[in-house]
Amino acid sequence: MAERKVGDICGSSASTTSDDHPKDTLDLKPEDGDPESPEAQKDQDLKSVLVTSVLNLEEIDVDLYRGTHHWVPRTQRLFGGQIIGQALVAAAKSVGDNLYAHSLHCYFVRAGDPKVPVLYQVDRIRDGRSFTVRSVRAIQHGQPILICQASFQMLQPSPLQHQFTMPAVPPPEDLLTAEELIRLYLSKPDLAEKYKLGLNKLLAIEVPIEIKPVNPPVFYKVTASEPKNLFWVRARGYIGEGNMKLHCCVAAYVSDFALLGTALLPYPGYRAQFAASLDHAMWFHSTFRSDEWMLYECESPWAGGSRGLVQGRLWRRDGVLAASCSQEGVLRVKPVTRPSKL
Ligand SMILES: CCCC(=O)SCCNC(=O)CCNC(=O)[C@H](O)C(C)(C)COP(=O)(O)OP(=O)(O)OC[C@H]1O[C@@H](n2cnc3c(N)ncnc32)[C@H](O)[C@@H]1OP(=O)(O)O
Repeated sequence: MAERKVGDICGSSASTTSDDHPKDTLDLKPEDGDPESPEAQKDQDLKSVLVTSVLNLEEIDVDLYRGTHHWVPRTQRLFGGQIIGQALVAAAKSVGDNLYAHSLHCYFVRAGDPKVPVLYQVDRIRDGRSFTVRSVRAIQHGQPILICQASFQMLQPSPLQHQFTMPAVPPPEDLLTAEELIRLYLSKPDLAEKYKLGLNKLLAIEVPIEIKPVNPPVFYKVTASEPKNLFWVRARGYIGEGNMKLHCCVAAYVSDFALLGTALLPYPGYRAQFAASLDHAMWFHSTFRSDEWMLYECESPWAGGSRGLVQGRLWRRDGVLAASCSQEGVLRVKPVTRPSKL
């Protein structure tokens, strides 16, 4: 099969070598296939969460859907990535199979309430010849918590194609997952009790994403660093090929995870008292598999006025730029008080 050209927008087959464009339906059921195959055995318990639960909306009426929650941050505000991913699923449901998500822009206008489901109301703004635009309001208690616009395009290859170069980093096989790092820290005999509680709480969180930090933090010896971060990410569980809209929705979910924290890296003397994403924009550049390791390159070019701007680039392992995102978040901090040495 011919290698796919870089620059195919998000939507055709999720494999990186394919010369056909399978019908891209948004059927969120796990791919049919051999349930006993090694791939399909991966994280069976979490496959149902991302593919058949978090991003599998219930249709209430035409252009009206309902989403449920799985993992909720300790802030007890709904995770922004979940609301973005579900909004993109809702938008994509009214878009033809020959159209592929290429961008979305969202504002988070109220905190999501984990005690009630989210309704997604889709407005069919325009169906153009090449581009189709949808507007989605995520609603709880009768009020919008997120407003999102998403745009879809027909495949329209072009001779104009370029991208930055992917950073040179160790492959994921040479790195530890966040959970393995926490267990390593917990294994230290001199670890203070107060740290053990926090680390065990982190271990107990069932985040449907696997993460391998490229530069793991030196535990509790936080030092100032540039506002840049790199980690390998992938959805837990098997999603399979041929469902590019779903991979875009999963990437939208993943893209909001640990992104805003990049802006805090130069300030180890402060901790966030209140941090929340204000907006989120994302662009899909090429086909990719969100259930395979991708490098997430994060940086924060600016912070000020109790806000931080962060940007991310998701790279395929073969060096192709899969997606880019930008986000501004509110960051209200207070000095970290350390026990005095006296
Ligand atoms: C890194 C996490 C990534 C995420 O997933 S966050 C989830 C997605 N994003 C969101 O949920 C944000 C949704 N949007 C909103 O909640 C509101 O638009 C937003 C950003 C709070 C602004 O609303 P406003 O009414 O203007 O808010 P506000 O300025 O009155 O502040 C509301 C909350 O901030 C807190 N706050 C205000 N001044 C503060 C200060 N000096 N130090 C610390 N905290 C402070 C205030 O307590 C309030 O918090 P809370 O809502 O009561 O929990």
